[in-house]
Amino acid sequence: MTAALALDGVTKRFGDTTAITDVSLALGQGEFVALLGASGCGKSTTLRILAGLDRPSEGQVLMQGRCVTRDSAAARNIALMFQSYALYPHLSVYQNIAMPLRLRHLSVAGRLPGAARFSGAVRRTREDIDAQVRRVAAMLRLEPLLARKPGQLSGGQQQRVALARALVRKPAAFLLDEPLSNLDTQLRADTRDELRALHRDTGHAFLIVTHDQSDALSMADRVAVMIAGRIEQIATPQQLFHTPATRAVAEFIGHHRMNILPQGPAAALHPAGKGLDLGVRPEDLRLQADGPLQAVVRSRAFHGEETILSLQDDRGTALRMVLRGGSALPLPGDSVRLTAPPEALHGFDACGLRQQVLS
Ligand SMILES: Nc1ncnc2c1ncn2[C@@H]1O[C@H](COP(=O)(O)OP(=O)(O)OP(=O)(O)O)[C@@H](O)[C@H]1O
Repeated sequence: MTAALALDGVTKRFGDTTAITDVSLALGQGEFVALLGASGCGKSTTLRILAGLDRPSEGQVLMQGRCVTRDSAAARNIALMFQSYALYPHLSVYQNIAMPLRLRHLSVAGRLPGAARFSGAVRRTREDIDAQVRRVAAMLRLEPLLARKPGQLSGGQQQRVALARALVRKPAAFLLDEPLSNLDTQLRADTRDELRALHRDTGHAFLIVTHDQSDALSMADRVAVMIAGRIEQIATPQQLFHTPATRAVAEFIGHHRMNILPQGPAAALHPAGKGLDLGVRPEDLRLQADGPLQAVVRSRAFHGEETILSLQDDRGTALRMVLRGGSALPLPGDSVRLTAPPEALHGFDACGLRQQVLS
């Protein structure tokens, strides 16, 4: 199927700085993709090139298979929602949502008060705009707020207005830059659900940019992990977590950073560790009296439903493990033995590429 929007081998340089290198990324029709990476890795640059706000130094931008690399942002009909909502403070919610349609479909004269009295065409256009504003407002539960100014809204409500304003144009694709970053925990969870529902209801292709892996993994059909200007892996959230393609992705994805035992010493855990670095998630390590790995507890931190142990194995490698349940937890200074099921081990070669660990 032809992608709604795609980058093909895109590199972007700003003087001596290469912001992104050879990025290829396809957003399928109706697909929800997250671009995930740490601050400064090149996410916003990628988004700006997709939207047409910046030109690539090399490579192409494609919409429905057609090259739009040189087309302006306006010609692409892509909705872009930035981190700061940038609503017009002096206009009502209704006027904010209507603005993109008024700018596109009404002439300067047609936008003047009273113009509809003199022209049937202007009246019909305004009625059409009104219907579209009300449709989107209903979808985002903004109807009771249409007369308010942005200053009279909560952060979450302002964000819904910004979403409505982006959606009303019926865009070919919908790009959101850190859409949840200004929201508190509860509102963030609600807005994630709302964005998923919105995606389902509109059927648009969505791309969100985020540094928050929970946002990416919980919402997107596929996640593109970007590290230092390159896309390391594009996969479903489950694949990224269970079969990371590189050591860098393995260490990036997951609530607790994956432990990596260097090859050689890793053989204590599994014979494959003779030739591979072995990764094991802190939640997959187990205490076992005759476990193959010996370690000393350095510190212990209680986090409610889980306790995190910081340990050091007998070769000096720092390890972390997550224990759930409160029974007989080891204390700092205790010597413990650890194990991990073979299926929970991730093998990486010297280049950091995933290799199979056979049990
Ligand atoms: N206009 C510019 N001129 C020079 N360097 C730039 C410019 N825009 C971005 N960069 C550099 O390119 C790299 C990627 O920046 P970008 O803003 O795309 O990262 P990001 O992942 O979106 O970061 P953040 O999450 O902090 O917004 C950074 O090193 C940045 O300093």
